Amino acid sequence: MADSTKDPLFGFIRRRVTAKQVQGAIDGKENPFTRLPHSDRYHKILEARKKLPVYTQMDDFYEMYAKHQIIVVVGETGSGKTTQIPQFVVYSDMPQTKGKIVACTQPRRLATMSAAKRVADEMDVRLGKQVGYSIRFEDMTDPGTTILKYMTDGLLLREAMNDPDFERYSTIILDEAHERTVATDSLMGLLKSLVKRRKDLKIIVMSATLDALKFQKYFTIDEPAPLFKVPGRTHPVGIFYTREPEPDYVEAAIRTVIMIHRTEDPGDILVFLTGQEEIEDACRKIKIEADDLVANDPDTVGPLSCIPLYSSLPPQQQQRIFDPAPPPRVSDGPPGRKVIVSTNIAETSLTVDGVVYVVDPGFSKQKLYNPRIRVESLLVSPISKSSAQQRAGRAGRTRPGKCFRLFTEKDFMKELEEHMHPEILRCNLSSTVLDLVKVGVKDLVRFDWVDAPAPETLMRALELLNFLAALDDDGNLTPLGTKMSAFPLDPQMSKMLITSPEFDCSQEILTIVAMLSVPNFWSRPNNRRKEADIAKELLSLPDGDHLTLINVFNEYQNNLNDSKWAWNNYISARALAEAANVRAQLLRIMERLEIDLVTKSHPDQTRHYVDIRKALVCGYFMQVAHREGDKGSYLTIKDNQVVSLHPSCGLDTQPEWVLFNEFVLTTRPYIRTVTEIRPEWLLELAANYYDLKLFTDGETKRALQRVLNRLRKKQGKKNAKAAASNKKQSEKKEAAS
Ligand SMILES: Nc1ncnc2c1ncn2[C@@H]1O[C@H](COP(=O)(O)OP(=O)(O)OP(=O)(O)O)[C@@H](O)[C@H]1O
Repeated sequence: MADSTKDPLFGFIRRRVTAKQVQGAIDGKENPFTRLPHSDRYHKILEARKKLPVYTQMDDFYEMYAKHQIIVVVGETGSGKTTQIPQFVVYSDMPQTKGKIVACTQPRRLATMSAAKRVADEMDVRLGKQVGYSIRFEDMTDPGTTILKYMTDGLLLREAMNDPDFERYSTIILDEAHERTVATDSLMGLLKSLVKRRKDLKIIVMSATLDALKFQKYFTIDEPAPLFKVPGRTHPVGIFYTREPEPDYVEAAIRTVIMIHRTEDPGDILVFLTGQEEIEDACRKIKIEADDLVANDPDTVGPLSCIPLYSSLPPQQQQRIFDPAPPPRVSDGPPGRKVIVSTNIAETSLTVDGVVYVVDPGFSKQKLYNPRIRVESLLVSPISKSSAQQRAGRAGRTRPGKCFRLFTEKDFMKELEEHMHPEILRCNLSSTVLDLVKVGVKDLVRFDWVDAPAPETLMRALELLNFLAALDDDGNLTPLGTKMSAFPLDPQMSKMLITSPEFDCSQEILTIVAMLSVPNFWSRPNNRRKEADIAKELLSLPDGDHLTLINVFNEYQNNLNDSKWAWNNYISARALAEAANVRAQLLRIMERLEIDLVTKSHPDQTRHYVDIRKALVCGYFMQVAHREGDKGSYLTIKDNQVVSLHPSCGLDTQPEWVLFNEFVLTTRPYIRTVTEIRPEWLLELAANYYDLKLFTDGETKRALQRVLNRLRKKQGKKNAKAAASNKKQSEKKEAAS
C-alpha cells in the first residue's frame, strides 16, 4: 500500500485509505472523479447500494486489502461483489496515484458490458470514460481517463502477450472464478507466478460459491490467501421444486411461465433453456398461449412479451432484455409482463431489474472435448448445484423473488454435482496453448494449473500448433506462430490469413474470417421459411459456404450497406455491420504485421475461387472429410467420424472431398460451413499431416494413395520430359562443338 503518498482524489497524505474517508467521498457533494456535483440519480442509486451486504463491510474490506496481496472474496449472488468491490478498489489510494488502473474480469461479454454500465451509473460517470469495458472487437475505454475496466477474461489473457507483467494494472479482480473458464484458470496460473515479481500488484479472486477454499489453498504464498466472506443477500428467493420429474422440460417450462402469468403477482420472468432453436420455439409457443389467455380473459390477464437471449444474437438484440415490460392494454387494466428465455449466458453477474421469477429446468449445453477424435461438441446435460444457485440468484435482486425448479428436491440433492467440471478439462486447448506459449510459459505440463488438463488434450493442442507450423518440434514459438498469436482468432484462422497473400486472396480470406467471427446472420422467420430459403439459395455459391460468405458480404457492400437489401434477403444487417467492424480491426492487425493485402481478379472467376479454397486448406487441412461411397455420409480424415452435411449447407452436390469449419452434434453429427476441395491440395499444402504412413488403412487412405500415385506419375512424366529435353540440348551443344 502506498505510504505517504499525496492522493489526487482525497488530497491528503495518509498511510492507507479508511472506509470513513471513502464514505465521505461517496457521500460528498462533488464527484471526486469528474469534479462535477453528484446528480439526483446518483443519490437514488446510492440509497440502494448502501443496503447491499458488501457495502456494509467496507471497513473490513479495506483492512484486509491493505494487508494482503491476494484476497479471495466469496459471497452469495446479489450481495454486491461485481459492482461494489471494484469501486472500493478505485476509491482506495492505489490505482490513481501510480497511473495504473483496475481490471475486473468476467467470463461473458454480456455480463461485462452490463456490469460496466451499472457501475458507470453508480459512480455517476459516462460509460467509456472513468469506467469502461473491453470485449473482443469492442473497446469502450478511454486511455488516460479510464480507471476501472471491466473486461472478458479472454481479453486480459491476450493482453498478457504484450504486457506479461500486467504493468498497466494496480489491481486485477477475477470475478466469477467459480465458473472456472479456461481463460480465468490460465490467468490464475499466470498471476500466481507474477505476484512474486510484482509486489505492488493486488489480486482479488471472487467466487459466488463456497469452493473458495480451493482458491485460498492455490494462492498460498507464505500462507493461504485470506477469505473475505460476505454473509447474506439483500432479498429472499423462495425455491419451489416439482413433485415428480418432468418428462419434457421445455413443455414444463412453458406451462410454468403461463401458470406464473395467470396466478402470480406482477414481475418479470427469466427462463433457462439450452439453445437457440429451443429458445425461439419456446418463445413462439409462450406467445401463442399468452395471447390466447389475454383474448379470453382481458380483465385479469395482462399482455406478455417474450424476449429470446443467446450468445449468437447480435449485441443490440441482446440489449432488448433490458426493455420495459409491455404496458397494460387499457390504463387501469392488468399490468404487462416480460419473459426472457435464455441460455446460461444470463446465469451469472447479470441483473435485469424487474425479474422476480426464475424458471429453471436444470439443463444447459456444455462443452465437451474428446481429444482422441479431436472433436469439441456441445451436449445438453444436467447443470450443477452451484449453477442452480446462480440461476435462482437472478431473482430477488431488486426485490424478493421465486425460483421454480422443474426437477425434484431429491434430484437436486442426490443427482446434481456440486460444481461443473472446470472448462479446462472439457475443451480444445489450441488457442490457450498458443497464448500461453506466447506469454512465455515454457513447460505447459508443469505449469501451475488450478486443475491440470488431461495430457492427451495438451498433446492434441501442441500437435495442431506444430502441424500449423506455429510451434517447432521442441514446442518453441516460430516466427509464424508469433504472427498468429497477434490475432484474436483460432489458430487455424490466423494461419489462413497469414498465408493468404501467397494465393493472392488476402482481401477475400479477411472477409471469410470476419463473417465467421460474427453471429449467424441468416434469418429464417417461422412464417416465411420458404421465402428465406429461396433468398439464401440465390446468394449461395455452389462450390462452398465459405465462398458464399464472401458473396453475401460483397453484395451488401455493393448495395451500400442498405439495411433494406439485407431485410429483403433475410439477412441481419446488424450482423453484417459487425462483420465489417471485425474486418476493419483484423485489417489493422494485418497492416501492423505487414501482411500484404492483395486480391487478384482473374478473368476466370473459378480460378480465383480455387486460390481462395487453397488458402482455406492452409488453415483447415485437419478439418476435412471424405465422402463414403454413395451412402450420403462423410468420414472425417484420420479421426474417422461418420458425419453428414448440415442442412444449412449450400452445396448443390455432395463433392468427394470437403473442408469444414465446424463439427456439430445435434440429433446426429454434422459438419457445418462446408467447401469443396481437391485432394491434391491437401498433399501439396499440408504434406506433413498428409503423410500417408500416418493413416490407418481404409478407403480414405486408398483414395489419397491413388491421388498421390497420379501426382507422382505426372511428376515422373514431367521429370522424364525435362530430362529428355536436357539430353537433346546437350547433344545439340556437343554436335555444334
Ligand atoms: N443493472 C442493475 N439495475 C438495478 N440494480 C442492479 C443492477 N445491477 C446491480 N444491481 C443491484 O446490485 C446488486 C448486486 O449486484 P452484483 O452484480 O454486484 O452482485 P454479485 O454479488 O456480484 O452477484 P452475482 O455473483 O450474482 O453477480 C443486485 O442484486 C441489484 O440489487
